[in-house]
Amino acid sequence: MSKPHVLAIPYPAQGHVIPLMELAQCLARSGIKVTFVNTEFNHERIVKALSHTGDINELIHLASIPDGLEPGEDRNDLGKLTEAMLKVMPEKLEALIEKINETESDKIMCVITDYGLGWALEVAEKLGIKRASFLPAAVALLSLAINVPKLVDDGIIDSNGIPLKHQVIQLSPGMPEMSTANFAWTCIGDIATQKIMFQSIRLNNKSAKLADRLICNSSYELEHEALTLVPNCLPIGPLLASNRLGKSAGYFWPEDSDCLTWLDQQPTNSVIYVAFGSFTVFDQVQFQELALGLELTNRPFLWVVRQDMTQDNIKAYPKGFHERVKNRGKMVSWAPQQKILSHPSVSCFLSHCGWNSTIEGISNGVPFLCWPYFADQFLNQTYICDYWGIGLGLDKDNSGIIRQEEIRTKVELLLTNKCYKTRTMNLQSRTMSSVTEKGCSQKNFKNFVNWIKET
Ligand SMILES: O=c1ccn([C@@H]2O[C@H](COP(=O)(O)OP(=O)(O)O[C@H]3O[C@H](CO)[C@@H](O)[C@H](O)[C@H]3O)[C@@H](O)[C@H]2O)c(=O)[nH]1
Repeated sequence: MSKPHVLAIPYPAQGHVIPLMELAQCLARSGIKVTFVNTEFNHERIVKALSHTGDINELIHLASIPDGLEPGEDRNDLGKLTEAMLKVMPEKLEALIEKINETESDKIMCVITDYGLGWALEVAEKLGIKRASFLPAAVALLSLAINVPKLVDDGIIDSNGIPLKHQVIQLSPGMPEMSTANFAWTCIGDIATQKIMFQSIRLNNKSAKLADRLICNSSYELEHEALTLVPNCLPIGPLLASNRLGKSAGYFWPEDSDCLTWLDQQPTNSVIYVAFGSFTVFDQVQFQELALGLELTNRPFLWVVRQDMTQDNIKAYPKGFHERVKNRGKMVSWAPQQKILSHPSVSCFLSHCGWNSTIEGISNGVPFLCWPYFADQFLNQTYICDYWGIGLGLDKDNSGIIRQEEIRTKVELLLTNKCYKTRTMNLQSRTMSSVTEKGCSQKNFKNFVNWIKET
């Protein structure tokens, strides 16, 4: 008998592709064949980056469809990308599934889609295929999104998602506080983009009703309250390559693995790991201030400076910086982050608080310095600093810049006050218990696999 065949489709962003690819690898290990559909643009990048690390898995087939944008158009303009995708991708996905399903024995029997691509659930429903939605972000974010109609009714936001006044809300007494100024959709781009993203959230909430299963990359240990508010959302996380002793895949950039050798040479618990995910962009003043701040800490640091991380892609390091830090600072363009965070030399994580970085840090017991950039990252910072107490935020000065002295002060505070490390390690051990044989996430995953295999 042929293996069950599912199609998985991520939102075309790095922080969405990696965890869905991790899920695909777990499914493949459970004997399920996966056709993994990226946009053509990302497919090319992933295949190029993969040529450095080898194949993924014989049960994972990489496919692609266009995203509706022309070559050279700005794919970091999320409003534009979201609109283009909605116009073009549903039809292309339908055609791809129909083509695969022309075969007698290898038909797609389940579609797993990113929560942010609700239209893929509509395509699957139209074709009579069972369907699951995958949330790669915090469940707290989902519970906020689901509460949008109530937020409008209560006069907290208008029908375009714009907050009517500045205030702090709590969705239930045990939930983290949320500032209206930091709602995910109010922290993305200009007003036009914010409106598009907000409407997209409403559309996705509607399509989510078509999902037979809703799974997420979280755990009861991390988000008990939020999961109580969304009881149909089943956590299967943290999804990490180390859980299955395998390699992660789906990277847009080739990784620089030399930095692991460099880490081997650093003292235990000494290195500040600095990485801001795949979207964050710095202006020159902030970029320089960060460099000087790292220098000022007088500690070893490993800093991921993506090719496209500064405006105009010009990285103007402070004069003499490389020379002064050459014995204790390393800059790389893309790092094997999961491996780095598990390295004993790493002491703390200066992070933009993307959800993947958040759970990767926790899973390795690494405390945080939080430097959120956009979207859900402010909410994740609240979890880290105020809810779990495993990190500190960095404050901006009056001109909106995080200064070098602030970086030094917070690094010192985080590393000398041992309670941050202790709390992170406690949360680590609780969180990792969920993916042990008897853990809740593991049970949910097994049930999910059984559900896929049911005909
Ligand atoms: O040098 C690097 C830097 C990052 N990563 C990996 O890239 C992923 C980054 O994901 P995340 O930390 O979530 O950041 P973003 O790429 O910014 O992710 C987007 O998607 C997330 C999930 O929805 C959101 O929480 C973020 O706000 C959004 O920006 C993680 O798995 C990292 O391990 C590397 O492997 N090497």
